[in-house]
Amino acid sequence: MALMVLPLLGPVSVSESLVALATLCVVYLLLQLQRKKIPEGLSPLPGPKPLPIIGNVLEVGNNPHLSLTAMSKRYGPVYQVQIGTRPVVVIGGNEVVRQALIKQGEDFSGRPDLYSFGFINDGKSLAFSSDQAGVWRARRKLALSALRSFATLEGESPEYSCALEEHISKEGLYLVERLTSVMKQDGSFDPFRHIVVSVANVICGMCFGRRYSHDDQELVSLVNLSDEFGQVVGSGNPADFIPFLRFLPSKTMKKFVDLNNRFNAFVQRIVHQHYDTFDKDNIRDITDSLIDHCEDRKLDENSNVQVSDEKIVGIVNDLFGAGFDTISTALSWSVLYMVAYPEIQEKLHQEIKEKVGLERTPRLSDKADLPYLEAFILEIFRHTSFLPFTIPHCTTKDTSLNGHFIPKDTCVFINQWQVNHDTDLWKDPSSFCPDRFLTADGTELNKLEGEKVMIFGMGKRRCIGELIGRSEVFLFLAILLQRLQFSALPGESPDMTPEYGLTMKHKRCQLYACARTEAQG
Ligand code: HEM
Repeated sequence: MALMVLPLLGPVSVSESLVALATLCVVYLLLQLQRKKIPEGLSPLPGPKPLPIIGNVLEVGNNPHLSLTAMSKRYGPVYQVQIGTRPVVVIGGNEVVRQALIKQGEDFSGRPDLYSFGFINDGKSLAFSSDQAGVWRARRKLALSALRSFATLEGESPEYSCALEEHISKEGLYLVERLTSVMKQDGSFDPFRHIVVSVANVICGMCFGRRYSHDDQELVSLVNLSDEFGQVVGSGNPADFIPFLRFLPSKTMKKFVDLNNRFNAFVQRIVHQHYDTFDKDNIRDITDSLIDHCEDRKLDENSNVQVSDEKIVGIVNDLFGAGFDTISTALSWSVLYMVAYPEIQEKLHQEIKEKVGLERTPRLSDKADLPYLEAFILEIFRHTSFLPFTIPHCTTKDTSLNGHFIPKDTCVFINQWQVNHDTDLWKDPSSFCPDRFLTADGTELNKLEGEKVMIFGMGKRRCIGELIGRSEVFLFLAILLQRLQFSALPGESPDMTPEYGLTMKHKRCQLYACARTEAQG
């Protein structure tokens, strides 16, 4: 974390530093005075002793998923660290995570009002804002129903089971074409650069009824900047926890704010075009259906919750943002693992060759016949744990967990990485082994094992795009594996070190792909 703090500090004068220091001392003393009394029968949370002002920032370091997992061995499955001046409860044990998010789901369903979250979707994000519970619930319900109806909408042509399958299938085939032509032209390709445009096109199709060319500079530059977004909103961003940092010049924060402004402007422009051409009798996409909803004012009749039009139509911003970065990261890691484990890549291709054949494009309904591919995807989710923490949570009232008192409005980190690497849950968790998700005879998926993987969160804040996410990862991979063979450039091996953020990505790299000559168009 010390290293994470440094880039945030620009040139600062002595007087500025003194003012900041004095302010911090006052804030620190006020916080100490505000500490709540612990009710009888409950104990305080264990955890490392914080230093004044910076708290446990140095121990948390640059890879909070690893350091906080290690701390859990010392302090137990639920404990407290202090990041800057703010106490944060860390929950990492499988049972305790379930207890907090499912059995006591309501108590842990809030979002903290973190500084960086205020820039996302103009502070009106469904996923990141600390909206009042009723408003968040109403928006979430609306978002879920919009996604569900568009994901299950009939495709244009009868060969597809639904519009979602049609979008993914077409984009998957474009991606194969694109990678083939980039290979011809450049001799290598950057996996994230191309995958992210294809995945963004699927969610653009659903949200905005349009797709973009792989050469569209606006879309390409916007979606390729998602690393910078994730680095700031990942659990433990110093400026969110050490208040004076936000008053100091920071290149990272400036880039983050610019990126959010560009993203909002991009979505706003499309939303305005939708308002201009809106026709109640021809709902074209999710944006139209949200506009329609505002017109009808049929939102959550039972709850009397007033949600502004802006917040309703703004849902599309969340869906678009969440809908491309997560899936592209999963796919890009998958390609890298195929390269790192060529024997696994071969086995995956053989399964598709035998069960689907090479003449027709794979479909979502092939899932049941491709248990090894399913097992591979689960192992990618588990082993990378590329969303190491959920989005930070916050307690909605005074509560307790494992006999420890947790006051209202406490920020909570849920360590998904720890659940996915827990030696009590997994045999040899550090090894990459898709077979762990197959039955003993290796012919079927072991669904119970699969349910232990935690990557979509759980309970009240569980990801609303899970079905779309799982479908896209499956179908894109099936299409890529059927038609292409991936490898490292001669003499190179892939660097599998993740870079910490909300979604952990691999370093940008160049890979090689060649057509499977036996696969037909
Ligand atoms: C592989 C793909 C995906 C993964 C791994 C993933 C994972 C997650 C996680 C971990 C959370 C936070 C849960 C929490 O805070 O407890 C989340 C929230 C969310 N996800 Fe996803 N996601 C994926 C795809 C998608 C897609 C495709 C969409 C939309 C089209 C989406 C929309 C959302 C939204 C709106 C939230 C916020 C929910 C809330 O705060 O109530 N996600 N996702």
